Formats: sequence, structure tokens, C-alpha cells
Amino acid sequence: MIQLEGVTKEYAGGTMAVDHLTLEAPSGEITVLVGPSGCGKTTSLRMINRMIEPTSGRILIDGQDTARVPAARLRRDIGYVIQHAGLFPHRTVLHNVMTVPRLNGWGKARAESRAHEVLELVGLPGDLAQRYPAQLSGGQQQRVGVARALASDPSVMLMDEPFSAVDPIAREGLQDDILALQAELGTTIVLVTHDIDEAIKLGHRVAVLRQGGLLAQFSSPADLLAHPADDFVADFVGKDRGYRALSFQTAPVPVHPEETVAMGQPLGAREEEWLLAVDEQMRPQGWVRPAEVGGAPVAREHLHRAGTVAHVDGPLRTLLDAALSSPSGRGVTVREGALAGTVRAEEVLTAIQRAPRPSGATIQAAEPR
Ligand SMILES: Nc1ncnc2c1ncn2[C@@H]1O[C@H](COP(=O)(O)OP(=O)(O)OP(=O)(O)O)[C@@H](O)[C@H]1O
Repeated sequence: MIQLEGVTKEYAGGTMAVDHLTLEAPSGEITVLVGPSGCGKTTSLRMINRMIEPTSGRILIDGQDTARVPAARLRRDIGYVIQHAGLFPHRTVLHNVMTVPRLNGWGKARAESRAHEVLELVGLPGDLAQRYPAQLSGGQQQRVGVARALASDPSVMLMDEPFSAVDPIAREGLQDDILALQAELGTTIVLVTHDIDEAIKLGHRVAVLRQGGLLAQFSSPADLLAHPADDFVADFVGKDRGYRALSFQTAPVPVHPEETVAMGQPLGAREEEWLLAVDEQMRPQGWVRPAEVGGAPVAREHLHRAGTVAHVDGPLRTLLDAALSSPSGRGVTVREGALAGTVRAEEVLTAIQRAPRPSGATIQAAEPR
């Protein structure tokens, strides 16, 4: 666990970057620091590995006061990932990743085999290991940055805007992979972002900071959406809060059997306006309109793919979205990839109305000082 106890940073010149910040980042969880530009997120993060020394207050990692650990040693035990990856441009991917294990005194062979292991862990093909950073895409560079931070198997990882320099699609993939990696490895992560959606997606807990380095709210993402502590947090969390909160709610929703047609199967004369096409493994492929297909076998060009597909036990948001986006009005749900049945928007709404609201238990609200 990482504990910040009344941590303050006042820069020379009098800027109060962080003001009596107290919070706990539990072991094995992702704690996100989020807030507008200049609210002290990076300063807070860098005080954890002593790249910046606090003016006052204490930071403890697993009960040990970091001020008593030599800064260089502390930093070697803490993975650190930054925007644009911060890779050494004149070293190959492999040598970039080997850096910290080598600094920790590992032999070359051991460091190299560990580097290959973590590169695979972050989903990079082995043939990239001999390239230089400039020969990689932005998303690949970020993956190397994560691999480098993981190489010495740190129990704590600090990530400063790790995905903000990559395009939205690569970013989503990186976010999903970090969630999976964190769940697998149990690393304690503190992550800084200015993007509230990223904070809500990645954080087990989210600390919202405001100008002057003050903690505005420290909550689970669900509570942040359902119970913003004040107008600042409500504005920052943004629009569609009610809808987005459904990402964290599950409830039983009636699932109806859905008649299907197999790809390649001739349709013949059919009454239905829409039919769901599936492959041999019963995986949904898209909706077809028999009137458009005529009697022909169902082919790719007949598919309408507008509808999203939800996991049958997934959050209410994905179930509602599946129903609302489906051209037939019947939301497709799957279990292990195969069709489970379809859901109706009005029945999802009934489930939403019956589901209990998030409790509103803010972990820690702003304290009047
Ligand atoms: N070395 C420094 N000397 C003086 N002031 C600084 C220094 N570094 C940061 N600051 C100031 O401290 C405040 C907090 O900066 P910090 O970089 O921690 O904010 P941030 O929330 O990470 O911002 P951003 O999202 O823009 O990166 C800002 O007002 C900034 O100008």
C-alpha cells in the first residue's frame, strides 16, 4: 500500500502544487489521479518515487517511509512509465527493456531472457526486439515503455499520462491490456491522467484533484459518477453521468430466444423483417433483411452490422446499448462468444429502475482545512 500523509509541495517562487494531500493507494489496485492541467498530478506522482521531494508530509510504501530509502534504490524498485514512453533512442527495444534489470545487477543473459518475457507479456512480437524506438508506432513504443517498467518485476508502478500520445484506437487497446496485465500480476499502480473517461475505465479508485493541488474527491468510479462531491467534480466528471454509471451496474434482464439463419443458407420466402445471421459456432455475424436477400444464400454483403453485442451477464450499459443500436430493436447477447439470446430496451430500463443505486460511499471527501 502507498500512503500519502499530508503531502505538500510548494515550489520555489511560491506555487502551491500539492496541498496537504492525504490518500491511500491499496496494494494490487489501480489508483488514478485525475484533474485539470496544473492541479498537481505529476508532482504528486513524482513525489512517490522521490523524483520530487515533498516540502512536508510523509509518503509510505508498505509502511516504510520513502524519505529513509536512498532515492536511487527506491526508483529501481518502482516501475515508471511516461507519455511518449521516454525510451532511449539509441538503444534497441531489447536493450531499453534490459536497462533496469542490468542496473539492479542482473547478468546479461538473465536480463535478456527477462526482457523477451516482458515484451511478450505486453503483446509485442519478438522480431521488434532488435529495432530502435523510432522504428516503432507510438502504441508500440508505449508497450515497450510498459515492458521496461515491468522488467524488474516491481510491486509498484507509476504511470504518467501513459496513453495520451497515442491515437484513440491504440489507446483503447493499451488500456484493455493494462487492465488485463494488472489483474494478472497484481501490481499496485498509480496512474495520472487528465482524461476522466480513462480514469473511470482504469481506476479501482479515482482521486480528483483541483487547482492548487487540493483533493476534491476520492471515490470508486461508480460513486464518482453517482455522487460527485461538489459542482467542480460534477462538471469535471461531465455529461451523461447517469448513463455512464450503468457501466458499473449489473441486474438480471430477460433474455429471449432468437431465431437465426446460418451464413450461406438460402433464406427462401420469410415473413420476418429482420433475422440474425450466425456462423457454424453460433457466433452472431449481423442482421439480415429477408426482403433484401430474396431467396439467395445469406452472404457478407447482406449483413447489417450496426448493432453492438453485449455479454449476457455484462453491465446494464452494454445491454441497453445492444438493444438501442440493433436495427431490429432486439439487442444481441453472447456467452463465450456464442449467441445467448436477445434483450429489449424497455426490459433493460425496467431492470435499471429496479437495480439498487450505488451507495455513495466516498472513500475520502475533501476535508475542510
Ligand atoms: N519545477 C517547477 N517549478 C515551479 N513550479 C512548478 C514546477 N513544476 C510544476 N510547477 C507548477 O506546479 C503546478 C502543478 O504542476 P504539475 O505538473 O504537477 O500539474 P499537472 O496536474 O500534472 O499538470 P498537467 O496535466 O498540465 O501535466 C503547476 O502550477 C505548475 O506550473
